[in-house]
Amino acid sequence: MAAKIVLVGCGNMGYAMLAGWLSSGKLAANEAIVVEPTDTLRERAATLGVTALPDAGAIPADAAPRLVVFAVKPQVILNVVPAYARFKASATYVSVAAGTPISAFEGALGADAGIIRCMPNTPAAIGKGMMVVVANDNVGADTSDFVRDLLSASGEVAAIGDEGLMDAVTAVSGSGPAYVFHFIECLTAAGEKAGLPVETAKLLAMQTVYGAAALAAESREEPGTLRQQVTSPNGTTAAALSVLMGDDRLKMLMTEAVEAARARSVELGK
Ligand SMILES: NC(=O)C1=CN([C@@H]2O[C@H](COP(=O)(O)OP(=O)(O)OC[C@H]3O[C@@H](n4cnc5c(N)ncnc54)[C@H](O)[C@@H]3O)[C@@H](O)[C@H]2O)C=CC1
Ligand SMILES: O=C(O)[C@@H]1CCC=N1
Repeated sequence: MAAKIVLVGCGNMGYAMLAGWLSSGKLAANEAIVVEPTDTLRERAATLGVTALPDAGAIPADAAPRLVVFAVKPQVILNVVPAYARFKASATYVSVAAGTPISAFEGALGADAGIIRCMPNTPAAIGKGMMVVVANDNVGADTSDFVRDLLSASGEVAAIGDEGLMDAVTAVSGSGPAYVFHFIECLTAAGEKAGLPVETAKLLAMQTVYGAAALAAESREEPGTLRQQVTSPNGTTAAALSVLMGDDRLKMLMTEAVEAARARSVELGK
């Protein structure tokens, strides 16, 4: 059985990417093999029509995948990788693990293995992700183009030359959706406190974040200009922004949060 892709780990991130690839049509279900030891998650993957197996040993000998994509936790990834070394003749290896450097994969698979480190985020599930990639020198132009095209089904793709920046990337776009979801939770709670029914507060918070993000992405104006367009002199927005922006409060908080994530990514790579 020939497979284009073996996806190792189909939890939150693996499933989000797989769902995006399949729904875009860039990958057909019969071109993917998923390896996932957790029964419920393996069954969830199988509902997408892919072959879902419990371990690497169950992959047919003639699979010859073009890519092996690791979406398992950084804490276990280097124990998982060796079982896939047998695909080195056909495959380039892609890891989405936070922290784990390319050199660690070269150590496990050999210095001649093609390795791509990718930092995705969960909006990939609906084609709105941010995927940042960095590759070692063994990855040729054809494979880079193939991976870029596949990842483009999941959203924006950016390549960086300096792997050292991946910890910062992880802290901004990899973890970033969680910051925005928490912002929605906080805006909802604040709306409820201001007297709105919770469902109304949630709708208002969600649609506001959605609309503002879309406007920022589609407009030619800078986010700061768009902010000023909402802010009438001495109006309601100015009153709120004096709370958020006074003493650079939100900026300091975001800087602290991103630095905590970046430092943790560095730690996970050790
Ligand atoms: N969740 C997110 O938003 C993002 C996660 N990542 C990275 O993605 C990776 C996975 O994270 P999540 O999906 O959040 O974790 P998760 O825990 O939801 O998924 C990991 C999956 O790997 C499976 N697994 C464990 N051992 C395995 C093995 N030997 N073979 C195959 N599968 C195995 C687990 O059963 C689990 O379903 C991590 O390395 C993380 O750093 C990167 C960007 C964003
Ligand atoms: O929290 C984590 O460690 C992973 C990496 C980026 C998003 N989730």
